[in-house]
Amino acid sequence: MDHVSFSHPYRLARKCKEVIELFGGKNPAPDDNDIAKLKTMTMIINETLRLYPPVLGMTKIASREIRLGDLLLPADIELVILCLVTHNDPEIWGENAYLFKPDRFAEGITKAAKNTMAYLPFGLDPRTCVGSNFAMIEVKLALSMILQRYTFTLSQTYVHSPVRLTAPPQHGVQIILHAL
Ligand code: HEM
Repeated sequence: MDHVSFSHPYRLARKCKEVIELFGGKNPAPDDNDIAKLKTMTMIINETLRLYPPVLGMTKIASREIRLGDLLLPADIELVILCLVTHNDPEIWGENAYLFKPDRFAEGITKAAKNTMAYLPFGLDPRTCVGSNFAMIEVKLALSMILQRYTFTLSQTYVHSPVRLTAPPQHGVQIILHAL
């Protein structure tokens, strides 16, 4: 299965090339403008958040009776919205829904799925994550700093087991760094 991004040298090479081309000599870190140019990395992070959303779902309470498609929801009903389910639905993402394919985000989040409301790693409504931009910049910055200095591969000891309440790898991620 095409599941774990860092086990794919091609993808890592593309990401690494993008980082080196954009800010090869910048030390210690790229700035805001540079970060905004990381298209391939953004696609890879989006796809990672689709298959492995750190927050698997959220609960909402209907503040009043409301019609939702064919459903009539009574006031005060509690809804559990599982993004793990909507993120993996082949009717929304296509037959390759279970595969790690960052290219599906090549034209942005709105073009990646048949239903744009189906992608919600940070939530969607007015209570959407206030830290989403911060989180995205943080991971791009950290990856950029690493990729300017190292390439890396997964260790043979890595066991792919992401299932827990907030979906971290159950046994950690053993990575081998190779200095550039
Ligand atoms: C990859 C990292 C992160 C993910 C996947 C994530 C995801 C989420 C999700 C799914 C929600 C619930 C949205 C809803 O109920 O509709 C949420 C809420 C929230 N997040 Fe994040 N989050 C991340 C990082 C952060 C960071 C870095 C911060 C702070 C700097 C942050 C602060 C918050 C706060 C304060 C809320 C509550 C917002 C509200 O109820 O109005 N999050 N986040």
